[in-house]
Amino acid sequence: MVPLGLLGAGTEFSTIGYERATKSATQHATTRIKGQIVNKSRNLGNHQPANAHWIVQKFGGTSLGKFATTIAEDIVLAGLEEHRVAVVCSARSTKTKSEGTTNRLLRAAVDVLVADSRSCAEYVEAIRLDHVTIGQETIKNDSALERYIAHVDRECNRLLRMLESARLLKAVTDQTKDMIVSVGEKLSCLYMTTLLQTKGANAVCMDLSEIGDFSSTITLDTEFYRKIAYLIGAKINTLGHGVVPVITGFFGKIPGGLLAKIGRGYTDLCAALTAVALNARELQIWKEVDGIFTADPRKVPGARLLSTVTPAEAAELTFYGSEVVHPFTMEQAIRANIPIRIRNVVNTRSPGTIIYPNPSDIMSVESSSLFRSRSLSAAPRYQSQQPTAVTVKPQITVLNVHSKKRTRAHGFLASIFSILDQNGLSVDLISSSEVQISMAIHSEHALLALYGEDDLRIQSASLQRAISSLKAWGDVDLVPNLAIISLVGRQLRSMLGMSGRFFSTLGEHGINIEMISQGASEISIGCVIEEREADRALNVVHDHLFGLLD
Ligand SMILES: Nc1ncnc2c1ncn2[C@@H]1O[C@H](COP(=O)(O)OP(=O)(O)O)[C@@H](O)[C@H]1O
Ligand SMILES: N[C@@H](CC(=O)OP(=O)(O)O)C(=O)O
Repeated sequence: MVPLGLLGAGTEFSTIGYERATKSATQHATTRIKGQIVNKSRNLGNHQPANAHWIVQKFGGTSLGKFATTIAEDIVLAGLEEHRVAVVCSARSTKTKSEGTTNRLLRAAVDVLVADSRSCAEYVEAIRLDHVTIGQETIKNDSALERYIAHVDRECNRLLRMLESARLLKAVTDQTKDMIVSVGEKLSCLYMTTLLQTKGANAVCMDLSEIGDFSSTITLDTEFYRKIAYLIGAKINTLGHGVVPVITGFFGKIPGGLLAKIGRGYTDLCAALTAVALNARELQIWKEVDGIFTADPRKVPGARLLSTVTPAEAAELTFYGSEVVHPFTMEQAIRANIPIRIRNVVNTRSPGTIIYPNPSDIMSVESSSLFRSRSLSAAPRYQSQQPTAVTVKPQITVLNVHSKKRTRAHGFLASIFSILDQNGLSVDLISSSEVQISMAIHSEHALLALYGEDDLRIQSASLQRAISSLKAWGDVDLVPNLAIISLVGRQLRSMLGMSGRFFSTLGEHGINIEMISQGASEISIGCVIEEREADRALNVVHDHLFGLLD
């Protein structure tokens, strides 16, 4: 039996597999699924001119979980009418990301060391069932479905063996965790490839989990990313004309591990590297919102869609809570001058938001000058007198260290940061005085989301270790259940009085400011407030600083 274009499905992604696959997919489209959604009037890529431009379409886990058929028909097949299309998939989520395949895989990777192997097997079975069920519901071709299910079973058995080995070795390294997580994107791509094939596209599944050997690489610098993009391009170039690569958003093996070094949301970065590799006309990141809004549209009913934002604004928004695009994505696209467009899978007619490449965003980071002008007259003046967006990052804990000495001992700050670094804690906002330092830490990694007797979150081992080391430098206390609210906008620097209005709006509405940090970023102002006030704060700031000036 010939595999349906599942390039190397199972374990090897060989050229032979691809050639057979391509032939099979074409046969399939023309003979087996007559009368199905193979729209004869559609150009599914085979008749495109050789110089047709590429577009890269990236789909997140929840979109694939809920709207796979729409994605296949209305987005990928529609895209093929004018362009060559490369599809990049994240792991499927059923309803929310927390119920998604990646989270299940991560829970299995943790449980393998603490629980009996049964609970891991249950996670794997839930993942298997989810992929089999969606296949049974949407793949309307019996033999394609049969082969797809066989592939899913094989991948899940391999996953079980990986988990079993980790249990025996009593160790889950960053690389092991990566191998476990990579299964999510493989399954997702196997499914999308089969679905696209049954709808007439000549789709081929492409696994990037072992795209290169980077054992000699130390830093993830420009050269490293250039190499990955080159390898992705070389792999896609082996495909024939009219073939649609369906690419795993997981790519490896990254030194230090993809999850550890890039973090969740790595699929956006993979899509950007694919766009660079193909010199794509556009990188499309498909979501379940029309694009980037002035505030989270699910929390602020009056939020407005932004037609464009700069890469620096998009990165800042993502870092401070509006998870629109992984922050590393922008740099790759800017370097290759590729626009990123955020679009909506459930409203394909919306033009979305474009993040135009703006080389000055890279240049300002790489500038050799030590001095930046802070004067208003030297700063560019923008017509608009309102920020671009307001965003909230929940699950923040403030860690205060009060120095024991009246004056700071030499090396005080260096020691504090090295202790945090040793314990894998990073700081989102910081404020300091002569004898005290306050640091806002994102609790997702720092604290377990469990509640103790006093309704305080129980500290995780890494935070506990950090606190006991910090005690050598002073008295330490923690303030949990906080959030960071930030204004973002490239114009902020030239808006006289904007910080005053931001803080006074919060104060006038009875929202207490726990900590202020300003000045480090040119394009954002942020402060820490109580988490339970976060949604109200978002709305009052939006009403007062965005609404009135329209
Ligand atoms: N300023 C913003 N503009 C657009 N979406 C935002 C903003 N801030 C937060 N969000 C949230 O980001 C999410 C992005 O869309 P979604 O498709 O859910 O993401 P993903 O692809 O990661 O699953 C939405 O849930 C939306 O509510
Ligand atoms: N599946 C991975 C990678 C990813 O990029 O996800 P998403 O595109 O759904 O944000 C994760 O959940 O982190």
